[in-house]
Amino acid sequence: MIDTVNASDKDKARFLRVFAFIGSITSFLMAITSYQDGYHALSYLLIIGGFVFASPFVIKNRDETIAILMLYALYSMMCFLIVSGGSNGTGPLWLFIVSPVTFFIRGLKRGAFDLILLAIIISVLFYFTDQFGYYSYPSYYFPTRVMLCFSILCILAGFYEYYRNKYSLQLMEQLKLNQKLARTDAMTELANRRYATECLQDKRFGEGAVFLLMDVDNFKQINDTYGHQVGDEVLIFFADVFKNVCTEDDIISRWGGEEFLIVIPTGYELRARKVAEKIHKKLAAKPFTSGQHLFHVTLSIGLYVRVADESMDHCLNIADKRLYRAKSQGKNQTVAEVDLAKHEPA
Ligand SMILES: Nc1nc2c(ncn2[C@@H]2O[C@H](COP(=O)(O)OP(=O)(O)OP(=O)(O)O)[C@@H](O)[C@H]2O)c(=O)[nH]1
Repeated sequence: MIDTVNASDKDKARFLRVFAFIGSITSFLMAITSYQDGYHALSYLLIIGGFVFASPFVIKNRDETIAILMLYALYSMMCFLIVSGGSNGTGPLWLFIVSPVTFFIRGLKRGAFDLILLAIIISVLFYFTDQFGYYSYPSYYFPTRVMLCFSILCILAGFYEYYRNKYSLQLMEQLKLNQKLARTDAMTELANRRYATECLQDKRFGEGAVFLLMDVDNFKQINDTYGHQVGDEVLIFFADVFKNVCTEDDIISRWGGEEFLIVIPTGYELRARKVAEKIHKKLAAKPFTSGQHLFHVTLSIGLYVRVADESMDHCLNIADKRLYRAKSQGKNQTVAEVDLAKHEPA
């Protein structure tokens, strides 16, 4: 059946492209300015980084791998910026973009692990840069403050990711529940009429799909004799019988009141006829029970096989006429044949 809930992968792919676009443009622009400022090694690294960031626009369907590749390219650039100081000592400032990107790509746990590892590496690099004079920061205050701000930002981004995760999961659950409630008949837990109609738009239910329109026999009498509560239980009993004889591919729905509709996809006409037979047989073999009540229930079925691109209304109309004939011919039976006297289409 159709699922409209899971869109998070699409959102991630969109974010990846935005990140790739900004990353590649920024890297190429910075490469030009670095080259002009005489930082040749930095500019070459930025060009390589720019190409890595641009990769999602060239390589398709490998978003997960590319995202990780881009993240580690970003980390490598950060390490180089720390050691070299970047342009006029501003390189370490780029560290502040790392934590939100990391959590978005890697999630909370793996993101936290990556960031701790990166923080250790960066601290060591700051220390060695200073010791071996690769780049001389104005004072040790600068690296210390950068690391402090970086750590605080990582913690805040971690909290943000934690709550974002928690509430988006709750939202998804709620959305799924709402979707289920909107699609399901609360009593029988079958698809409701609206959802069944929606599913029927699927091309699997085109030419050759089989409509089984069913109506419980003498239901008013059941209600009058045993009460509405037992009547409801009888409807649930029917729903269980249908679930038992159908497959996941079929639409089983409560069409309204004591009427049900099963639609079997194209290519399974023989199985559809057997399904109708099985329903009658099961009902004959297994009585309905509730408390001390025990009695047999039956239903009548109008069966119609969809021809070419006939409208759904047309198919239901003919199935309904056949159901009516099943009722008038004595109930507890399936009518699947053309009524020649009424010039009904085949
Ligand atoms: N308990 C219960 N009864 C319902 C529900 N929906 C419809 N009904 C009852 O179903 C009965 C249908 O009665 P009729 O249309 O006369 O049909 P019938 O008695 O089954 O007669 P035939 O169709 O000719 O076999 C009515 O009494 C409705 O009140 C429901 O959700 N629960």
